[in-house]
Amino acid sequence: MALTTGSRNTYEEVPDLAKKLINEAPAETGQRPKSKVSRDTLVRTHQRHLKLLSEGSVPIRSLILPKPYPPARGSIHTNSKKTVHLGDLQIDSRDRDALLLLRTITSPYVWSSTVTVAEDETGDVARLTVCNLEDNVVDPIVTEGSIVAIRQPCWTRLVDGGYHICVDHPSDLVLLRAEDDLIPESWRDETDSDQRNEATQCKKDGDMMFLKKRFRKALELYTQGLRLSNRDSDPVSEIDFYRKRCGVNIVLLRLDDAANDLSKAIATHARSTPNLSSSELANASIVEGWLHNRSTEDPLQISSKITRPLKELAARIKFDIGINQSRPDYNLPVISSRWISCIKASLRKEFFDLEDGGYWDELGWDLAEGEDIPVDVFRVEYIRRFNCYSAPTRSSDLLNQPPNTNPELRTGFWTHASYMNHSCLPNTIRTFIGDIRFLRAARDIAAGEELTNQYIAPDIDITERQEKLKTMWGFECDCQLCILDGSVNENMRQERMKRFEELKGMVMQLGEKGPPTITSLKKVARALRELEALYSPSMSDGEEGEDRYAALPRLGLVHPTLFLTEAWRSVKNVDRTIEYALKLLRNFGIIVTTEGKELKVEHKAGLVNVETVRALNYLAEAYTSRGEEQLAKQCLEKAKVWYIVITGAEVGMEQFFAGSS
Ligand SMILES: C[S@@+](CC[C@H](N)C(=O)[O-])C[C@H]1O[C@@H](n2cnc3c(N)ncnc32)[C@H](O)[C@@H]1O
Repeated sequence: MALTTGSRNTYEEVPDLAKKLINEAPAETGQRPKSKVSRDTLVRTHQRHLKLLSEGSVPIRSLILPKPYPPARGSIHTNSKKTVHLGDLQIDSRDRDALLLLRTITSPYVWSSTVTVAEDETGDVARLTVCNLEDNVVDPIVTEGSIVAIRQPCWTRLVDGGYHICVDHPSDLVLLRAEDDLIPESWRDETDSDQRNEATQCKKDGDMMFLKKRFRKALELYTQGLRLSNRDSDPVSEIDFYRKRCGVNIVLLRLDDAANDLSKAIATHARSTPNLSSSELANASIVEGWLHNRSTEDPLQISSKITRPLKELAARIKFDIGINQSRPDYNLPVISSRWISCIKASLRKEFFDLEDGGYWDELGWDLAEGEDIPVDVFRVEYIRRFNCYSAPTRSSDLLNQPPNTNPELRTGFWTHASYMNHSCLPNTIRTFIGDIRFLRAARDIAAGEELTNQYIAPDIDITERQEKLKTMWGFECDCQLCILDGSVNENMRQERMKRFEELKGMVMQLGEKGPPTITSLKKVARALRELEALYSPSMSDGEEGEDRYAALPRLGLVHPTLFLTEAWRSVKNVDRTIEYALKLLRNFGIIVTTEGKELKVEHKAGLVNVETVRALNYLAEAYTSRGEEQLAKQCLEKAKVWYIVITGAEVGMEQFFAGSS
């Protein structure tokens, strides 16, 4: 029942290689690196990598992912109490209070992370790797000559030898501005000489950078210009810089920063305009609050009282914030018109409330009143692993292609749905149309019953099934089926798997030989009966005569039954097709019987899926050719209901069932 090879289910990607490497690492924690690489060698190697990258090769040595640790908290100016140098650092040993100041001496290359070479104040050098920075080559954040403050620094090992300073949490790296008090005296002169002293020059250079799509550099120049305009008390220039910076922040999808800049531009404009200076527009936080609320009303009369460029930016920000809302309005053109990669503050809480496998409880801290939730990359990764869903673009694609193949999968978060627990026998089914997720009842659900979902299709073998759930989500399933499969004695479990594998081999061999012969089908049917016997009441450790699988799926029987149903259908044996389609449904835990012209479907804990819809469709077809129209009609009606359950909508239903009615 697992996905066929070729389609990637990101739910099944377990990033445990890193764990393995950590465990294999020599016990060096707390020591200093034994060897030191010279400045020349480091720079030369870096330049060679830059050249190789520009030629399209990938020369980069791989990182070893570290043991998870949370980001440093608070401001570097108040919380980082100890300035350290490269020579003070140890391997894999982090001091929360330590701060390392480095100046980069090369341009970076940006691959899966940003890599550069940097020196400390004493002239010691190191390879510096910054992960998760959303950096890019055209507009790098850490350019040559940047001065950065690194929190909780330490040496970490590279896969093929050597050490580097690796920053995992972007917030553990702070790009220092030229005037920052933390910058050492010896670096200050050079930094100051690089200063532009005219706001107009900053504007010109910033605009130039903007045109070259070097947005971060433009941001830096506009910030510098803003400082100069503040110093010169020039409100017109100030408004201009806030407006320009707001524009760049929109491009960089930093909507909160954009809203902050625009509210300051509007407030500065209002304060310097006589009839607005005492209005609410002169209060930046009121304007900012209005930009963030999702109402289209305009109580501040922005549309009539401020200049056109500011008005347009306001409309743009309100629109962008509006479509990034937590409660979707299913406005597809709007949703698809833009892709927002940032986690907006209001969504952040919702995101970080999700299950993280106990990571934050173990390593995090209680947030102080008003303290922002830190973006901890390890926690984000745990949340991704425990809450992400792999989804086909449209669930109906599952039915629109040959049986037993799967469409390409993509991955996403649906935060509310993430609160659902798994059951191998779920009472709901999730389906997708694009990024809209539907949840439909797979059977009658009693009031108060917990809604469950199937995270992955259950493996036939209970041991493998539980192992997968344990490794990927950290729990053991205790659904009815897992309890039953798990209670069967070990010899029987192994015997079932052995027979299943033999049968599978037989079926695969047959498949390779072209259309099956009746003799070969009878042989498979015989082998299936033997496997079926292993699920009989006497073999399932039930009370005397009790059929413990009566209303439950018998997963080991599903594949061969499906094969025989389709094979009998292909040789146009109507009676056998009916027999095996009914068996297939039964092996999914759905008991379908007939009483005269009446079709009875008993379904308490069975699995509704693509194959059960197909089985009903085959039944309808077979009953039609036997002239049993009433039964065919009832099969088709049920199949149509389940079609909607497993695809989310009626779209494509008519085509799918065309020819069966
Ligand atoms: C997507 S979350 C589900 C919601 C989660 N229970 C919560 O309260 O936020 C996945 C996590 O829920 C827990 N979980 C899901 N299904 C479970 C089940 N059948 N039995 C026990 N724990 C389960 C596991 O800890 C798993 O990693």
